[in-house]
Amino acid sequence: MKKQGKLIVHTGSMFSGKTTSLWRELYRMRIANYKIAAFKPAIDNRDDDKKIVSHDNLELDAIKVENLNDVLDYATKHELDAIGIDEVQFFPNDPTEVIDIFNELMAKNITIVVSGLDMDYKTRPFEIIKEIMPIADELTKHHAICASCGEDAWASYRKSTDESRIQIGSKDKYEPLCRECYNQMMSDREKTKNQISLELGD
Ligand SMILES: Nc1ncnc2c1ncn2[C@@H]1O[C@H](COP(=O)(O)OP(=O)(O)O)[C@@H](O)[C@H]1O
Ligand SMILES: Cc1cn([C@H]2C[C@H](O)[C@@H](COP(=O)(O)O)O2)c(=O)[nH]c1=O
Ligand SMILES: [Zn+2]
Repeated sequence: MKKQGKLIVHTGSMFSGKTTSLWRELYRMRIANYKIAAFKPAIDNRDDDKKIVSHDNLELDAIKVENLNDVLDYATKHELDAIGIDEVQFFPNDPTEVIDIFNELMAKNITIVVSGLDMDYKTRPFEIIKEIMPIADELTKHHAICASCGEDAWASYRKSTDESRIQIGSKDKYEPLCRECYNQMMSDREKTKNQISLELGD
């Protein structure tokens, strides 16, 4: 008998092991002879277009798609048993539409393994993750190691002052920090900004 579809969500900061977990789940499903495919958003140009690559260089063949409707169409057409979706926070779909798409996939007995950031560099929640968490069958919040003190990390600190929400990158642009180190960095940054404004007479 075919297994029921379910939703498995891996979330947390950058470097916390979300993609590694996605890789591991799909690897096991492949051994179990599931018909699978993995997807990544078109906007993600960090690595090879046809692969999802973890920070540890684990690789998964992947299909680049513009939005989650393309994932639904592909999975239906190819009668897949399970799909993996990386960087789900980048898909432009309305968060409520994502629920409908995921429910439709699960109604077709397709298991969905999702990896995505919980918060942006300003610690504002990513809407898609916020929306899908309650309907998940399995939900894991992962933690990297704080790059400053070694505690469990909580946030993805952006090293530059770029204010755009989407800024693709890795260690060149971000580091994981615990709550205390993150808040300290942000307050130091604010003080420096105010000091410069004072000196310039703004
Ligand atoms: N500060 C850090 N804390 C934990 N892992 C780190 C850190 N910096 C680099 N890494 C590496 O990142 C890997 C996790 O990568 P990945 O699964 O791609 O994470 P994510 O998808 O959450 O960004 C770890 O196994 C580790 O080798
Ligand atoms: C915090 C934050 C991150 N990003 C980008 C940076 C990376 O390209 C991805 C996250 O990748 P990972 O597999 O979780 O390490 O997201 C962004 O665009 N905006 C942000 O605020
Ligand atoms: Zn810390």
